[in-house]
Amino acid sequence: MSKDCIKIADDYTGYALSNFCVPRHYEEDLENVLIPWGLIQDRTERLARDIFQDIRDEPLTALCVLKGGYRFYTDLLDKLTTLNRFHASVSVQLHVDFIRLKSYENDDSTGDIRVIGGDNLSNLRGHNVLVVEDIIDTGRTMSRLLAILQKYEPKSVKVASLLVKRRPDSTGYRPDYCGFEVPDKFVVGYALDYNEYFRDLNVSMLCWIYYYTCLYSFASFCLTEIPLSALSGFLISSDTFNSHLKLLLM
Ligand SMILES: O=P(O)(O)OC[C@H]1O[C@H](OP(=O)(O)OP(=O)(O)O)[C@H](O)[C@@H]1O
Ligand code: HPA
Repeated sequence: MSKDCIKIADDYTGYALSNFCVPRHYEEDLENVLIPWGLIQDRTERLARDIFQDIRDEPLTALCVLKGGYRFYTDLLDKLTTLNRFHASVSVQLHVDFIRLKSYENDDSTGDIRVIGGDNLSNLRGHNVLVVEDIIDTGRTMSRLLAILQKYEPKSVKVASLLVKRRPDSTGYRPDYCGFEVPDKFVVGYALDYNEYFRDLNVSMLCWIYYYTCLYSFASFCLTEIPLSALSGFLISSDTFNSHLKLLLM
């Protein structure tokens, strides 16, 4: 990694939810605020400056990794365009591109990293590419994506990730630009999701993932292993069970 990132210690508990405006539909599901929105903005501003200074006068293609990367991407690009407006002597022409990858189910990497949409990657040939990602967790997604990108012969590839997780089984991949290094806990908010929930939170929160994991395991066990007739006194149908589960998740 070319620059330091802000390290959040393992014993850091963050801020109590009661200090912030948390949407009512998520109040019961979250533990603490890990990184408030304002701090994300300030840190992103500095990352934009580092990127701007490193790339200096060359065009840059910013590749957003969807869906999780979209909030960091728009904020980072906003800050880069502001730098372009206020620096008369240096300017970085920006192109935008998107790729959609998927590998997580619940809070687990499936290890099966699939490109499920996005722009035609042959546009990247000969370009300086900045990959913009929300989180490097195990590091598998980024290693796979970088291998894919190399096939399109870009001029250079750098990676900016808002978060890097400290986890013992990481591939060891480190991005060129990193916002925060976070403890090995599941985080949501600021477009990071848990099964598509929580993307609509402004801040990055810790989530009671254990609670969800239990619910999900129990639900899939019931729905796949136990004949519905055996559950008739308990559940009316699998659909009812699913909607009940969904209500609990929301
Ligand atoms: O380092 P890794 O362990 O591979 O995990 C990181 C990846 O996981 C998430 O994507 P996800 O598959 O959940 O898709 P999403 O961006 O649509 O949420 C995240 O956005 C990263 O792309
Ligand atoms: O901690 C996480 N939160 C949300 N999405 C993720 N994808 C990988 N790790 C995470």
